[in-house]
Amino acid sequence: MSLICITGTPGVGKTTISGLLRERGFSVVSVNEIAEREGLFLGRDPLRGYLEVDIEGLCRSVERYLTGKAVLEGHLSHFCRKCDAVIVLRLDPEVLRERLLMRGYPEDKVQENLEAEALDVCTVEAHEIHGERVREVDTTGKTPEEVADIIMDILDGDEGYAPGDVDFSDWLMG
Ligand SMILES: Nc1ncnc2c1ncn2[C@@H]1O[C@H](COP(=O)(O)OP(=O)(O)OP(=O)(O)O)[C@@H](O)[C@H]1O
Repeated sequence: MSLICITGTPGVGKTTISGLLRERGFSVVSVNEIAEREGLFLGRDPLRGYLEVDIEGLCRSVERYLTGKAVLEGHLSHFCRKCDAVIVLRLDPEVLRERLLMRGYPEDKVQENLEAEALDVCTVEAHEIHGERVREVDTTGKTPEEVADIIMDILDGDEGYAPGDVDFSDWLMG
């Protein structure tokens, strides 16, 4: 199995893009799907209230869900050490704000996610674990098909899209 982990802040398009990769022959599963099926939760986060996923346990069971060219998607997928490549999807925080508000997220949760996006949190976390295997794709203004094409190019050997090229830090000043 060759495992591509697709990560990024909630709302950037991981599920949408992974769906297109499934149509292009990848076997795809989400972190949440495995966690729910296997009951891989460590308990509730005391401050935020969400169920914390046992990502190490999840990573151990990933082969049971995936074969061949495989995609593990979810905003925690980059914590799995088995990723052969990590794609971090990025999105301009102002566009992300609209998407998260459309989902009905409360203002504080929206703000927290926008700050995480502007501060490159997923990229930094992924890079600490996977180094050169991490690539970043700015999806702003691109259709899902265009983003899927870029991922295919990266997997075919395109050496661009190094982490650090995407910079939304201006948003923090606004
Ligand atoms: N490139 C794109 N251009 C325009 N809209 C997009 C794009 N990618 C995703 N969307 C839209 O953005 C919304 C969020 O996408 P999606 O659910 O795939 O994000 P996600 O990163 O998987 O979120 P979560 O982590 O919460 O599961 C959806 O309504 C989707 O249709």
